[in-house]
Amino acid sequence: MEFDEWEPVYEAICRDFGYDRTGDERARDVLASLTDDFDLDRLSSLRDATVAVAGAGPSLESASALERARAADAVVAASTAVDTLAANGIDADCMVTDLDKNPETVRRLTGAETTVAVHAHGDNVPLVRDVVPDCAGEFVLPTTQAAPRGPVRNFGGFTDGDRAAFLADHLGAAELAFVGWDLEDPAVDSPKARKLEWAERLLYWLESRRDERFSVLDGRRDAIETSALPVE
Ligand SMILES: Nc1ncnc2c1ncn2[C@@H]1O[C@H](COP(=O)(O)OP(=O)(O)OP(=O)(O)O)[C@@H](O)[C@H]1O
Ligand SMILES: Nc1nc2c(c(=O)[nH]1)N=C(CO)CN2
Ligand SMILES: [Mg+2]
Repeated sequence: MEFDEWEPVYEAICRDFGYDRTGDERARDVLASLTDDFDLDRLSSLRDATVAVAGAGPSLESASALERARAADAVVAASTAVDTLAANGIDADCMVTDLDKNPETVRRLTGAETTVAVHAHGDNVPLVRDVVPDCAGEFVLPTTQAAPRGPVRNFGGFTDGDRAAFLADHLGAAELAFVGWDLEDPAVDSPKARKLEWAERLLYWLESRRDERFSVLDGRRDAIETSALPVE
């Protein structure tokens, strides 16, 4: 996705959460100073593939979710979803994270030649400075929600999970299979619930752009607030 298309949605997210764009831009520039261009051919396993997009909801531990992840051609996993999958013998092709939960996993995976898409934003600069220099650089795919600059890319998306879906889309996935998504999880606090609402909206947008039906949205489409989205 080009930034021009993403920018109005990003502005709506900033308004909703009170984020300062300059904070995201400063974070992007810190990440740019610590990283090099990432070769997207490293993620060629996603091209034309059925890609499981793993969220970190509690349902990821269920037998049916693990079975669907195992059956996919490739797996992109958000944040701690990568640990749950690994504990069940499933290696993700790519982890997507803003470093807020399991930075040790990020260090370990890049060291083991697995790609990690590391996202910088206005509220995680100390983590970026702390973790990224410890990683194997060729396996860090640096991302931002602000305008891309230097090696730092913007494929669209906001939370770790929906960014994983936008990344898979950018890389040419034929089909997205969502596992571990619990959009109405009663266990999450209110700021997290608001982030999940945005994740849901963004998946709705991606679904309409791809002309595909995402099972994670079944039964929910009518309730999604779409006024900030460029959809019909
Ligand atoms: N019930 C759920 N709880 C947590 N994450 C979920 C859930 N359902 C889906 N997800 C997806 O899995 C991802 C897990 O990532 P993580 O918990 O690190 O959140 P995050 O995007 O960094 O936001 P936060 O600032 O709340 O930590 C979320 O970004 C979200 O897209
Ligand atoms: N500025 C800012 N940006 C974000 C934040 C956040 O807490 N602050 N959380 C996110 C969830 O992955 C994604 N983007
Ligand atoms: Mg996170």
